Amino acid sequence: MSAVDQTGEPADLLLDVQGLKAFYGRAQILFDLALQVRRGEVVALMGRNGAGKSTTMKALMGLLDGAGGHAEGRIRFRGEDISGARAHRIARMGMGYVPEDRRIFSDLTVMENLEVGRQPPRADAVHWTPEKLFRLFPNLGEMPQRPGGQMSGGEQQMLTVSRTLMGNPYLVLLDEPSEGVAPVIVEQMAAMILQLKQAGMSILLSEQNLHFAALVSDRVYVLENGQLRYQNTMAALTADEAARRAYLAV
Ligand SMILES: Nc1ncnc2c1ncn2[C@@H]1O[C@H](COP(=O)(O)OP(=O)(O)OP(=O)(O)O)[C@@H](O)[C@H]1O
Repeated sequence: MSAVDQTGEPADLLLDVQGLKAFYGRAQILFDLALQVRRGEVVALMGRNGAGKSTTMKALMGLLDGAGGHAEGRIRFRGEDISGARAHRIARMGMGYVPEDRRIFSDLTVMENLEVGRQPPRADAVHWTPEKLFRLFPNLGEMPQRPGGQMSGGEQQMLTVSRTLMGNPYLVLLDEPSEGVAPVIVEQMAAMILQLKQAGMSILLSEQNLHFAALVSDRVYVLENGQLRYQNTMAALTADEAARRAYLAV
């Protein structure tokens, strides 16, 4: 039996989502999703274009209201109910989010972009500094004064991840980290995620790239048309050709 905390939930349960629905206007996009992330886990949310991966992440982060949508259902983060909470409160509670579109500040330098993300250290969370991040991303360490707008797509992706880590999050939501970056950077991103996991970070990532997701993830949820179709360990999915064909067409 795992330990139980004061809320009656297993102490290692970081994120617990039950009955999550999401809507844009009157169109329902997500249907009763249930998913969990435990401390120290890397969990992949997979599915084709339009399956609802980004919408799930926005719903978790409290960002749907600002995007013309809304969410229903129960979301607990570190034992606290955050359903309906606003994004800034969720971020302050230690949920980090790296959106698909890599919003770095192009006029600010690498160092200045990192400073924008800085939050105070938190008990029980890894404490990140620019020096630690430059060890994780040596490329960035070579260009601390470079304006964000003069970096490659892969470098910008690393900077966005680093800026989020400067908030010392308990959990990082990474939306399609491998999308649109060169294969060599994809491998670097995978190595980076494995290092984050080793450092004790917990990560929920959305992915279409099974090769990438399989390199880094412990468990996987697969969405299709906003519904959860499959969940298992990543090892089980990669070993199960019928499931891969049925749910991912690979
Ligand atoms: N702002 C919006 N307004 C209306 N519909 C939207 C909006 N954003 C997304 N959708 C729709 O919601 C559905 C899920 O989109 P979502 O972006 O979550 O999928 P995804 O799995 O992340 O796909 P992708 O990999 O293409 O980002 C799609 O049908 C999409 O057209």
